[in-house]
Amino acid sequence: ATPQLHMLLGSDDIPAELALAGAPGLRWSEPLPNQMMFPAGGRVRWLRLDPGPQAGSQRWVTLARLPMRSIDVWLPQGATGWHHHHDGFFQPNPDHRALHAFAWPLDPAADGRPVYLRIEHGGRLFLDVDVSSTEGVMAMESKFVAVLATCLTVLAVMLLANLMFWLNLRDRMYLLYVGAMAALSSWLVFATGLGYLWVSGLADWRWPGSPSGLLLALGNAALLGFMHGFLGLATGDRLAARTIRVLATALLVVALCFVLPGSGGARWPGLLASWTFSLVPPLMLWVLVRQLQRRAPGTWLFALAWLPYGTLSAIRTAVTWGWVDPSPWTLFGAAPAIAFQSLVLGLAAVQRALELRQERDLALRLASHDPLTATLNRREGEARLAHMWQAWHQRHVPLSVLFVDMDRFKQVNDRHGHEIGDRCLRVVTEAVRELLPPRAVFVRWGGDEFIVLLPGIRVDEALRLANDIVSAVDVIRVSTEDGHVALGASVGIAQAGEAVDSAASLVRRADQALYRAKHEGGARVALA
Ligand SMILES: Nc1nc2c(ncn2[C@@H]2O[C@H](COP(=O)(O)OP(=O)(O)OP(=O)(O)O)[C@@H](O)[C@H]2O)c(=O)[nH]1
Repeated sequence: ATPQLHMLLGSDDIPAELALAGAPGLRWSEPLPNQMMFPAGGRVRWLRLDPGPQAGSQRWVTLARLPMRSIDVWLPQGATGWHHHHDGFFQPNPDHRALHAFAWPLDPAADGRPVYLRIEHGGRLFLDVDVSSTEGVMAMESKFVAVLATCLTVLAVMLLANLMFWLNLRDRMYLLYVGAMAALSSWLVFATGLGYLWVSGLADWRWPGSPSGLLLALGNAALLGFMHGFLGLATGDRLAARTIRVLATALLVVALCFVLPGSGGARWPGLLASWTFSLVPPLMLWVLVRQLQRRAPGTWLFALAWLPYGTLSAIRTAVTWGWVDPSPWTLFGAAPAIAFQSLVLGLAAVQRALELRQERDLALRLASHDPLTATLNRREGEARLAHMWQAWHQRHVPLSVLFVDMDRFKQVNDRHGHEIGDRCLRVVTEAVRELLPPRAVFVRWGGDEFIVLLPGIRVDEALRLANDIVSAVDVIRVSTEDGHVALGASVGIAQAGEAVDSAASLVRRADQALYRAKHEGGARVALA
């Protein structure tokens, strides 16, 4: 025989003893379906469950764990006794077999006697009462725990990965992601009852002071912050950016209400929270649609990640306002939805981190290199020179400087134009680069002037290299429409030594040597 559920008619509240004694005059409804919806209204319901005859194995009364203010259950013990359990809002009792539901053991010796339930609820309540064997409870429970554990593992892994990104890149976006996922996974732990088992004192926290509501508010505020950064709203869409900031601030105010002393008894904090939570899904959707229309990068990925969780949040809002019937999925679906969101957003954040790193490398390259010749620019050259000078000064690492300057380059420009001039500069730098030893640092000092820094190289080797450069440039012919352009270069060499007192004077000496080389007719090398 299947278990039968009846509801007490005609009275909202009766003393427990009266009901249990089967007081005359109590009217019970016709058998009810085991799954059904109770309307909202903050009422007390009395239910009677006839579990049917006991057969062999241990059986349990189960009740899906859905928000309710309190539940009392009287379990028959033996032929006449009763065992009374009381549970508060999301307050699991360690005696219960299950986390996803309340489960109370039925005494085989009380065969045939009914179970009485007293349920107090504020909002609409989806009731799912049943009788199950120990194996049935355990099978349901292990499935539930496996799903929850998998989801929490995914969240933990993505959280750690993004923490690493934040430590590496110091972009606030990653910290917001970490905060959002930490708050939402903690919320899951509380919303499924686990948290109250671990932190027993929190069970006494009542709405609006519920840790679960606080975590949900903080998690959503951080998620909005992540959205703001990830979609680049601040620079791309001012209106959306402002909307998201206002909404995130409202959520932080809600979070504050959850912990404000004295807000517990008032009605407004709960209403404020309901209103604010209701605004989150439609406003996020509005921003995503705007961003999709603008083809903002990353929007598709964000939309895909957020959609299951966003849909679930919207359904929960509809449940709050009584538009949709709640079901176990509106609560238990949150874990997979948040894990999915975490996984996709995490991958998106990884991709963004790789892009950022590429952009940073490019920016660093642009900041340190000359765009025309791809040699180091003067700023970077001066920094390298200072470093090498230090090495010479402290450890006597030899250092030679070649000052290379094109001969009569102005004429090339004047005769053939700047474009040909540019081409000549590129051809010359290519030719010089091929001659340089690996340790050499090649810098465009300015205009047609280049510097080659040669650390750890003897002066005779530097001299040989300078002569090679002059010879190599000498044979270069750049073809143009008006024939070939012949080029020439002169080199001045200076070496770090006792007579030189600074890096700047080392370069100055090389420049003076160069001046002599030019003065003697060019296409030659002069040593300082
Ligand atoms: N095409 C081109 N020309 C440049 C660039 N930078 C500087 N110049 C030119 O290089 C020339 C350098 O001229 P000067 O410093 O007078 O030297 P020079 O004509 O080579 O004469 P000497 O050095 O005395 O042999 C100038 O005409 C500049 O306009 C550049 O990036 N591209």
